[in-house]
Amino acid sequence: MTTKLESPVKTQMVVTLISGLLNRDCHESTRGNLARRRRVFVQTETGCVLGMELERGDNAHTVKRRLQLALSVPTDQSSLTFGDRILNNDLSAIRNHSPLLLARNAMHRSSSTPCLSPTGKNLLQKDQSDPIEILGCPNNFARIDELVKDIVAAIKKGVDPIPVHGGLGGAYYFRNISGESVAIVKPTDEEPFAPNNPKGFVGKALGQPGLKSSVRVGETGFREVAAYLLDYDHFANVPPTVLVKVAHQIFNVNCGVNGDKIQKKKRVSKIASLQQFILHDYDAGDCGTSSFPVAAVHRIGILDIRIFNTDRHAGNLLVKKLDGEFGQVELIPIDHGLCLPEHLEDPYFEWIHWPQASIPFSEDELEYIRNLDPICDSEMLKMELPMIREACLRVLVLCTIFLKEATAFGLCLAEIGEMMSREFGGREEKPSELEAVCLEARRIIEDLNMSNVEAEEGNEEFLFDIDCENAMIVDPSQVISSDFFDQVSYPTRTSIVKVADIRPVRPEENWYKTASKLPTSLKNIDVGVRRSANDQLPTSISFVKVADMSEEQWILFLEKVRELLYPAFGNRRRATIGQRQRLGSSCKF
Ligand SMILES: Nc1ncnc2c1ncn2[C@@H]1O[C@H](COP(=O)(O)OP(=O)(O)OP(=O)(O)O)[C@@H](O)[C@H]1O
Repeated sequence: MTTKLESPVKTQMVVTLISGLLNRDCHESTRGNLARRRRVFVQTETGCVLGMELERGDNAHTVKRRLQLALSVPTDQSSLTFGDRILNNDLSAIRNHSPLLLARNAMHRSSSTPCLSPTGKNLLQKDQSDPIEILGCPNNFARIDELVKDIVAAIKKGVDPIPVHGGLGGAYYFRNISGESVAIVKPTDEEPFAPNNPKGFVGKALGQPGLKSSVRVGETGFREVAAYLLDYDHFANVPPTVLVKVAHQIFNVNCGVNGDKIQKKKRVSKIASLQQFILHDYDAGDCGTSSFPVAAVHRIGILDIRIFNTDRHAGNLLVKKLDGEFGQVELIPIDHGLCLPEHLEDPYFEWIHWPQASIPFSEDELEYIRNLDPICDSEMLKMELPMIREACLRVLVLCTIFLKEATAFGLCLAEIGEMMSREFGGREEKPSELEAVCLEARRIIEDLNMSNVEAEEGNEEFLFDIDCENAMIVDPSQVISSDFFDQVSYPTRTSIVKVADIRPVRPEENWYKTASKLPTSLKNIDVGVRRSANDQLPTSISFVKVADMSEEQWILFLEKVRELLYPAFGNRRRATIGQRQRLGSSCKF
């Protein structure tokens, strides 16, 4: 295995980091020149996208005024947002090719108010820019840059994309000049429940909680890219993926928020994920799993744990038969739009009961895991995808630490997956073993009188507030009673974890304290939103918030989690041994 530092992606990150620093210096000295060159893509809640050049001296107000003229939308009651940030004035932090969202302010919105919707005539037809522009630095995606050029050449010759019929969201196969599918494009405003979903799943504006309460509508695209970027050395085989602004008449535009009428087709611009199309024979739901290589299952599982994948169902694993090797197959993981949730959820790991997941990790795999550095990963994602929310980064850091500690303890993939999955007892959803550890860690912090969970309550600017009128929020004080941890009845938990039993932290492993490098822009975030009355699909409870802690609390929290993990690992190991004994000696791997 290539070590992390030798990895091409890693090397690229280092280069990006250095050039980022250089650019920052450069930015200080020639702030005006750089500012003049920036191009941003503003998306309205209904999905309409407008590319615009930021001019010297532009601020949020001047940009909004220009948007009002261009889109004929009332922008005085709206906010310009970029990930977690509301852009009130200064735009100097906005990088070239950033996607911004123009959304109605929470206080001016109720479920009956229509979304911001452009009324400017022929606006969409006026966009004469390139059919596809990569968001972010195209040099970082040299491989996909060629692919984009092939697609653009094909579009110019009239080779149209083909809509994908499966799935809940809008997706399109884009082709090369020979008519072969080379990429799958998924517009962010055609996701399930997004305003322009072509399959009838509509009703929400961009930025509202979506199919999962922990993933907002319109935010699956950058998660697809994040999974690819985190897949160092192409370890798990995630196909190359980028975020693009793409214009074509094939895309769907619904009339009105209910999505009942479709406009006559015309060229529209969208923000979308673009992923290389991989020729395959079927997906993991269409065949037996016994031919799946142990290493492929392990590698995909390792990625799923790191990114807390809530959607690894069989359809999201493509299977390709390998030539000349009887029965041998390659696995290709796709569809990572529901990873990196803003709070812990119930993950979905199709592989959890496959025999391969119970086989111990190989030395190569363990080394890959040892080389993972969650702080580096989150810095890299912030650099490449500056719109990513801090809550997602915290979930990444927490899960990577969990993976590293669990494998150091000697747990296998199935055991790790089980510790992250929730038990369903009757109609009740119970926290997973990982969540129970996190809840206990938060209780300890509160006991230490360091918690400030309700700080800065009521900031109206946070977008989730939009839907909170009828939302059920799990109050941590209700679930984290002093004896909660002891009372949670897990079939697999055989002894009570006490803080006094905690193994001391190994001094050489204090690297995670560099978590203090994480930024402190974590205000106003309440990620514990439960389903609102009009949700169309059941959503799961949020037991553990990660984004409402101050930086100091977050570091202490990670420290406590890490300490509490070891007794929990012991319990899990005893449970596994108990299960194997019950199954008998015929069930060996
Ligand atoms: N990289 C790829 N290469 C080849 N085919 C792909 C690729 N990505 C997706 N597909 C195909 O497109 C279909 C839809 O893709 P995907 O599952 O990502 O979309 P979705 O709308 O998010 O689906 P779902 O609602 O099932 O989650 C897949 O079932 C698969 O057949």
